[in-house]
Amino acid sequence: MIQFGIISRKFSSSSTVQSAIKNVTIIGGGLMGSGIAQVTAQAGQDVTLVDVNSDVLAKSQKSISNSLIKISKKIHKDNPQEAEKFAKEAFARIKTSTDPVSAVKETDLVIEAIVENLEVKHSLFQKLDNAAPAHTIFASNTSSLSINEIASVVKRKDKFGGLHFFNPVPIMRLLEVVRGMDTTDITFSTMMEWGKSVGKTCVSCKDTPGFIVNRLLVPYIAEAIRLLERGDASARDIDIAMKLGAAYPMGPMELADYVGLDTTKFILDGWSKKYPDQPLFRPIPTLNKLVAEGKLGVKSGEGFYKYEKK
Ligand SMILES: CCCCCCCC(=O)CC(=O)SCCNC(=O)CCNC(=O)[C@H](O)C(C)(C)COP(=O)(O)OP(=O)(O)OC[C@H]1O[C@@H](n2cnc3c(N)ncnc32)[C@H](O)[C@@H]1OP(=O)(O)O
Ligand SMILES: NC(=O)C1=CN([C@@H]2O[C@H](COP(=O)(O)OP(=O)(O)OC[C@H]3O[C@@H](n4cnc5c(N)ncnc54)[C@H](O)[C@@H]3O)[C@@H](O)[C@H]2O)C=CC1
Repeated sequence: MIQFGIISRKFSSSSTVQSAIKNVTIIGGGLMGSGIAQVTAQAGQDVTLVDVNSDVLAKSQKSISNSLIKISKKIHKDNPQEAEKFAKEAFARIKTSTDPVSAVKETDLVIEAIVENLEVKHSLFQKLDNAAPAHTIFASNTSSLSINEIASVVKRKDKFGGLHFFNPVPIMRLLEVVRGMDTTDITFSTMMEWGKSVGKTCVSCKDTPGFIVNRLLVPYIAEAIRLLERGDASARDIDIAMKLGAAYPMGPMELADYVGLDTTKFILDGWSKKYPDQPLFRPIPTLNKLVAEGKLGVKSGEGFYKYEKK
């Protein structure tokens, strides 16, 4: 039985955040961006969700609507009318756009959740830096890149940090708030307060590879794949072992399929290039083979397991 952050805690109505952050722009309307947009709107803030692809935005709106219906029924379980009102009002707070530059003209906080590629993120932030008001805080939801490296192209390095959410965003209660070397105390505390305002429990971390969760999770998953590769145990037995022996909600192979094997490979490749002496980050032939065959996990219908295509 999972616990919903939204149910188990009241949203902070901290006047600092309410006055500082009223409009939030989320760039990237995929898996993570749509979830971040949803929790922001649930907290009563106005959101603009931006993606270069209008089909992605249509798909995101559908998944947000479905998720809001489920969540609102849980929050207002004895009051269907309130549940419907909650879901409708939250949905109505989300606007969509395909133009990042015009979407940041009046925003207080930008959260970038686009493809995990440093050059693409640089090109986006450079454009946004010229277009957004001076007070606007910029944050990246990167899983594996350095916040300092992403921030290197903007002038507002003092107003830049990491806001790292977890998948599925409406359910996972954690938010890692990451300080870059130039992030000021006021920017950092505003990001922490904002995280609380959207119902998350915030932890802070320096700008180190994978922050807290992925620094532990990526080597754990990599070691599980190496265990399978050596023929020491089957995928199913590894998963059963970690679910029943360590009380994880998903086993490591299931989680790798859920996150995406391409994403897992991408992170390992980046880190092994940057830290060649760290054996935990070394490339894994089994993983590389699955990705080369297009077996990317749940999203492609097959990874370590087979799935019905959505
Ligand atoms: C290699 C690593 C590299 C990392 C790469 C990048 C990744 C990152 O940077 C950081 C990450 O996000 S790491 C991944 C973190 N996430 C996890 O570890 C998820 C582990 N799994 C779970 O917690 C549960 O299986 C889970 C919550 C997913 C599902 O719960 P259950 O297993 O109990 O299964 P369900 O019965 O399907 O779901 C329980 C209830 O939740 C509802 N639900 C699920 N998704 C929802 C959503 N998006 N919105 C609203 N409701 C949702 C679901 O409907 C169900 O409700 P009931 O039917 O009423 O119980
Ligand atoms: N998938 C996961 O479990 C997690 C991913 N992350 C991070 O979040 C970010 C996004 O990941 P996902 O949502 O999984 O990816 P995704 O592939 O589902 O979504 C990315 C979206 O960004 C859009 N996009 C690409 N370039 C753009 C641009 N210049 N302007 C506007 N939109 C653009 C794409 O059209 C796509 O819809 C990445 O940095 C990833 O590392 C963080 C936590 C968990």
